Amino acid sequence: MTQTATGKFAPNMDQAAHDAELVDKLATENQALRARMAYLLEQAERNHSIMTRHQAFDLNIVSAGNFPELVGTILSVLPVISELDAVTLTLLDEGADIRTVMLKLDVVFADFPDLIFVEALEALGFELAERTTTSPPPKPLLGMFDAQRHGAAFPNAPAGLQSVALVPLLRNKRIIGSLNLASRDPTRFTPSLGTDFVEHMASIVAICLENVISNEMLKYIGLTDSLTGVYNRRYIDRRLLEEIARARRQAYPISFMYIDVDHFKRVNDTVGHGGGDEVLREVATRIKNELRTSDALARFGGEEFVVLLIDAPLDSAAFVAERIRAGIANTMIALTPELQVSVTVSIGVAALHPGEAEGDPAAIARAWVAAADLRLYAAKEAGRNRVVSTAPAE
Ligand SMILES: Nc1nc2c(ncn2[C@@H]2O[C@H](COP(=O)(O)OP(=O)(O)OP(=O)(O)O)[C@@H](O)[C@H]2O)c(=O)[nH]1
Repeated sequence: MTQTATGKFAPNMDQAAHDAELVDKLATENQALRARMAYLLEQAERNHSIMTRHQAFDLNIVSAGNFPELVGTILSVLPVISELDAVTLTLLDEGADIRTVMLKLDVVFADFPDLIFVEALEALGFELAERTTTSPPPKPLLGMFDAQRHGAAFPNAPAGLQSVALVPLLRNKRIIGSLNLASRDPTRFTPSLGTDFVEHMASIVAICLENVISNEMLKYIGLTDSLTGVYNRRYIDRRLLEEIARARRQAYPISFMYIDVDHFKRVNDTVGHGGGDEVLREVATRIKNELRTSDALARFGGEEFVVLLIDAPLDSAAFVAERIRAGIANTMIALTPELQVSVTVSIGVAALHPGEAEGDPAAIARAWVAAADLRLYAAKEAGRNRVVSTAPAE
């Protein structure tokens, strides 16, 4: 403001312009701050929503009861909640133990095309050169997607992947696999990006995987015979009841075989207990060769095996039994190139046809198994190395 001739103060035009400019500037700044605030709010809301979804995911995988449930959740839920275009899981499985056990527990790997197994640590692609026991664990690998380098981690990669993160799955500094994330957004995973979030996610996935795999291994050990790898009596006892109920519902026949190695005491006496064990393993393999995947083979202890045949009437089961008998009797078992033993088996077969499975399943199972046992006894009595599929009085 400046003083006029009348002594009054009038606004100085320069000052007015300056003030107007300041107001404009402040208004623009204000607008920018509001926009920034709205953006930050939106980001905070988005992060909160991602965090909530991830917490739900964590709870989901922590409560997964078995291997298929866990892997299924990781592979189907993670891409959605993390807005990723591909998620795969690679597991280190030296000696194929995990695969063997899971197959035994009826896991269908075809259901999980994005579950990959590798036999060696190097196949995971992390920087492992010159590692010692005190080396820090490898860091996640983030960067541009390269079909040649990352093809193994993304066997079914959708078109247009641009960036990837291969995150090691670690348990007590041991690498058990890798969680592989990919996006069509080239800025999603860049080498300069912080990795805390993906590492945290991978650590939860790793704990869950280790727990579930250990549980499945225990389940497997509890249901299988350690000498031959076939099922044990506990498994068959449970399965018999399930199959009796299913056969009744679906009205199909099921059959049961009792298989006993003849004069096995003599085999042990001739080739020693270790040789006898080897014979039992080979007998189990030959029986298995004659069965369908839906059938179940178990060792009942000693030199006794049983087979549960699904959807098999008596005559078909007797036919399979005859093939098993011949497969064992006709080819000697080579324990070493110099030592071969001739082994035979006796088999009793009994069937349960639709209409015969009424009543208490446990009582039916007992009577059915006893019928097969009686026929086995008849086969032994009749001279061994034979199949009996009818009761002596029938
Ligand atoms: N090597 C080995 N032998 C076993 C095992 N379990 C039981 N046996 C032996 O299997 C033999 C079974 O003998 P027996 O029940 O008398 O029957 P068998 O000599 O097969 O005679 P039949 O059944 O009448 O033909 C015994 O010598 C047991 O010691 C095992 O896990 N490994």
